[in-house]
Amino acid sequence: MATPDTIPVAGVMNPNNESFIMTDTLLSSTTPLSLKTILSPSSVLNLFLIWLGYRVLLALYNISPFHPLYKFPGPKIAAATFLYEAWYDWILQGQYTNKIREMHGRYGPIIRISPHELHISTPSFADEVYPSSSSLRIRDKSQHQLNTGGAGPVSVTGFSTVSHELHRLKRAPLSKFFSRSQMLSLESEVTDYARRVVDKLLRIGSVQNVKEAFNCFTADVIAQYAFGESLGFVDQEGTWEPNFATWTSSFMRAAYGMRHNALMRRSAAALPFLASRMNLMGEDVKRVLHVMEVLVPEFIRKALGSDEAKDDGKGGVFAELIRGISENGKKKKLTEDEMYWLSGEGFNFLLAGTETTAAILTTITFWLLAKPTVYARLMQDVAPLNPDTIKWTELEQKPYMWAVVHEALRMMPGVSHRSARVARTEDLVFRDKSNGSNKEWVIPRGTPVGMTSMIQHWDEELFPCPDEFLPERWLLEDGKPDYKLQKNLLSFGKSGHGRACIGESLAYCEVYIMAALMAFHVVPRAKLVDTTRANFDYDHDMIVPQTKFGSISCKIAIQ
Ligand code: HEM
Repeated sequence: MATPDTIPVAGVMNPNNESFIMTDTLLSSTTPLSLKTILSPSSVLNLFLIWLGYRVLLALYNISPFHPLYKFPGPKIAAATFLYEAWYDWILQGQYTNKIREMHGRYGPIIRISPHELHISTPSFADEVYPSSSSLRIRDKSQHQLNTGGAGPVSVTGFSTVSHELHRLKRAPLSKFFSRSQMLSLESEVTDYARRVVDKLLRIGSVQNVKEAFNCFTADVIAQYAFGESLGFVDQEGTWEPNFATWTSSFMRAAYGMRHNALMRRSAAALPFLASRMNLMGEDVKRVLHVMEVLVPEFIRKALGSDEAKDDGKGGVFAELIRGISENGKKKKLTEDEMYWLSGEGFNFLLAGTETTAAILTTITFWLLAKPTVYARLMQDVAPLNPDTIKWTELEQKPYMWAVVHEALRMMPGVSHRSARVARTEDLVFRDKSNGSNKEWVIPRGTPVGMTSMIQHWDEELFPCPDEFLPERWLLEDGKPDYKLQKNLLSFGKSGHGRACIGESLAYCEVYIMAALMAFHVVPRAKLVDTTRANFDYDHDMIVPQTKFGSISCKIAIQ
């Protein structure tokens, strides 16, 4: 209890005006550790100096020979402090990939990009950084990288899990729903949505941004498949906006701030409260929070509750998943934690499966319109197919179609920034063979090592004239697809790696079907409006590739 000597809140009633006033007497009569003492300018300054001293000592240690990564090349400032990475990632907004590319030019194929992380630009080393899941080699993610995911249910998904083993446990029950055979059975539904999008594009006619149309398509397909209910974006009359991607762009913009600023991460946890009770957030953030905190959990609860929804086989992934989990032959009651995790996974499907696939489709549409020779060759390739009955499996057998899709995946990978892995149980050995050297580097176990699609896909030895959209580069002399070259793509992560994209087959199915329908029905009647390659040229990262104008966009007018 507070005694007169230790009154924690310094205030008394003023007998004249009955207001609550602070008194110096009370403030000064407290113990030596009163709030006033702690918050006095000199104490604050002292605390700050102690913190600064600690930071300076840490920076000195980071660049000293005592640090395990001391010998690796790179600018000392990047090795000394995370502020360097934060400056390019956060303050200059997604510019660290460009800086890393420049650093490779100066220091070689292996560089230290932060106090704890290395980056490699030699494509063949991707097999070491991201080994196939069948090799059973352990790869964790690094928490620093995952901090971009911020707070809320998304932060407990498999994607956002550091540990290799825990990730496998979280991914296993979901991955069977995204196998190629499963996607083949979903194909008719994908085609149905794609046809509705094409019909609507032709119906609207006037100038439209096809990226928004594709965002509606991909969000509705994944929602329908995952939850048994679409989000209704394609059915919006006469418009493609708003859609899920427009809502999430403010979230994406905050990603690097979250990575580098603990305060921002803490505040993100309070977002639902600020949005719903205090009305402090913009409409987009409110909507996306509504999807994450209300809509997706409702879908999951519905899947839990209603047996009818599940038995017709159309209840979606979560209904199936929950039906599959039983205890002693009875439906298992999910715990709050399990519900929270599944809500995160559901939201993540929308987040990961919308903008990425839409960006590939937008890129294909643009180049088909910008390069009539590419379009003519594609049409030659698919001419034997009947546009009314096209099939994904037929389309991917067409070499030029295959080449167009892979060239678009090269230039517009799903995630443009680095993705590091931590080999917890083994040292990795990197051999630098550049410029006639044959130097061996032993990377200590536990070190995050990253590679970047946007750097690998612009490797001039693998992809000469990388700025050009050249589907031909994907074909061998006999005109067949170059599957060996395909292994160098990091668009879905490294193929076969346990943490690569779970939705790869769904994405391929959507891309082949929609691209073919666009080529048959829309491209011949469309022309580009206010759209040039500058609307596609990579400038910086916001998780996904960004141009100097922001997101990629492609406006077309249809006659
Ligand atoms: C062309 C379209 C797509 C591209 C280029 C793409 C790309 C990627 C990449 C690069 C990763 C790995 C990120 C990392 O290294 O941490 C990833 C992970 C993931 N993607 Fe995709 N993605 C696409 C479509 C989809 C779709 C349609 C879904 C829908 C289910 C999806 C769901 C996921 C999930 C859940 C993960 C996390 C996997 C895990 O950590 O186990 N993606 N994606």
